Amino acid sequence: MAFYSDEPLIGKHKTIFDTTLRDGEQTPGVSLTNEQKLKIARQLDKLGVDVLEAGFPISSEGEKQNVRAIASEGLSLDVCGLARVLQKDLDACIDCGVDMVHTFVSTSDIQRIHTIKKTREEVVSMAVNAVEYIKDHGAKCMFSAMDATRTDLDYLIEVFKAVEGAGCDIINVPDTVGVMSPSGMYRLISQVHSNVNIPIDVHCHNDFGIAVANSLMAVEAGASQVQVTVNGIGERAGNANLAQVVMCLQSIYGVKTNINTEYLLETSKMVENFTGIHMPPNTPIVGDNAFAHESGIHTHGVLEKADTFEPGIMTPEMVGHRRRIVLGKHAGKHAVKQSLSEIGIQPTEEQLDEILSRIKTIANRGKRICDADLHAVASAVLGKNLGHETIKLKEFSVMTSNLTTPTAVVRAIVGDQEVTASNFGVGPIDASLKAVGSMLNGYTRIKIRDFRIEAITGGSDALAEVTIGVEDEEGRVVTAHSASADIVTASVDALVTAINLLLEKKKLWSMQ
Ligand SMILES: CC(=O)SCCNC(=O)CCNC(=O)[C@H](O)C(C)(C)COP(=O)(O)OP(=O)(O)OC[C@H]1O[C@@H](n2cnc3c(N)ncnc32)[C@H](O)[C@@H]1OP(=O)(O)O
Ligand SMILES: CC(C)C(=O)C(=O)O
Ligand SMILES: [Mg+2]
Repeated sequence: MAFYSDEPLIGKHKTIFDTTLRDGEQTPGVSLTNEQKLKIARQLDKLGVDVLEAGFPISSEGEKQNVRAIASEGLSLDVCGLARVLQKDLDACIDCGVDMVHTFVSTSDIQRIHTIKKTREEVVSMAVNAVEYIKDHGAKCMFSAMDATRTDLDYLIEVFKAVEGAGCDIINVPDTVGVMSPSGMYRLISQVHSNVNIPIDVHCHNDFGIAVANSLMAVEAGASQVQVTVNGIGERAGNANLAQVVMCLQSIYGVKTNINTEYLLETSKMVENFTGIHMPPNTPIVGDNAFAHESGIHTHGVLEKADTFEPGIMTPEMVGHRRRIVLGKHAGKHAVKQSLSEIGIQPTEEQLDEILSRIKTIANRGKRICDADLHAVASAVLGKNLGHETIKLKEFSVMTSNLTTPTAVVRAIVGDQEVTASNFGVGPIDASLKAVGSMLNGYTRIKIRDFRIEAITGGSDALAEVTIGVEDEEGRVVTAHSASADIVTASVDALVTAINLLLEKKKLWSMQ
């Protein structure tokens, strides 16, 4: 395989230090429950990260209990706890039974003078004492010179040499306020590398959007470990993004890591769900559009050979994603033909041109084209109803008030049987969609992948359009939408349409 980087890094091994549960959780407004933290820790272990920073035990009793719980999970990765260079912080980490204590102190003048109010000499001595204390207690030790990138270089090297002398296992160079340039980072790490003989780790913040670039330059200059967070969450604009750092290292540089990249998307989704911080569709690697194509020229190329308009050195399968062909304003006939063949339709050239033209007309009104739209357009152009309705909705009702749990009942013909199902939820839409899902026993298991409500008109009587995506057990997604002045009706209609189409597609997929 060809790598688009300088030869010296090919085949080298680098380790990944994940701080989603510590710096990631410092994202303003984010707070993870102990159960969520444990789930993320297990997921990161499955993903293959080398070190997991589980938290900052001194910060609260709950945090301490959680770090202790993660440390006693028996995970393959090393569990690390964060501590200031204060004995109570170090003890809190050691009490949790972590494998590694990560201790830090400010070394830049601006932080030293205005926050901890210590002299340079006092900082060196506090750092050395902390490292010795950690080593005396039998844990691995990482030392961070906080705000390293704004620290006087000679003094920074003096601090690092002092902690190395005290038995520190690995030093971390944090770009705490994200001000470093990539070339500046290369020079800084080169200097540290030529003065210190223990491994170097980097921790880059994303204030200017270059945390990943800075991390990669640090690796080029000799860093052996990178600190990252899932989805790049963290203080202010966040930290270097795990998926991006790992895929750049592996695919562009040919560097080896222990990451099982096929779990990257799954991990990203878990952290999105637990934190409520959702990735924009154009997020590299894990975004919904990371491997999606709408433009006709691109889609034609990709259908012939994916590498024509994708990096090739990184495929959707490598990161647990899926390639998607999206129909819309920019689509061409190859894409439409392919999408129709997936629902068993082989149009003539004339029909194909007409279907494409109608799709563009709809898209030109600013509309997204769902799978259900293609189906409807093709039915109209071919002059026959192509869809088979496995579910024929007869009625639904939903009850909600400030005093009751929203509860819905649906009645439908499913296959050739009349079925009534009920369910409850956090609101009337949730209850209704769950009730529809309950009718499907024995047919398929679906997950709602995407759910959006947009008001088409204004006012409290606005017409609302609901777009919904349903995913089957194999991760295949079908989309539909519906509009109504009643948002529950629009939601149920969209879901039933999407499920009917998914069931049709599944019949065809099983014959292929
Ligand atoms: C760059 C980073 O991400 S560093 C990690 C930042 N993370 C967090 O702060 C999240 C968790 N933090 C907390 O729960 C609290 O801040 C605590 C428990 C750590 C401390 O709480 P408090 O005692 O109430 O102090 P507060 O947070 O207001 O101020 C920080 C104190 O730590 C001191 N401090 C900061 N860094 C260090 C350090 N590395 N070593 C020693 N002392 C330090 C400050 O000088 C200040 O001390 P002071 O109270 O004697 O003036
Ligand atoms: C604790 C340290 C490493 C940190 O998060 C930072 O400097 O940004
Ligand atoms: Mg940080």
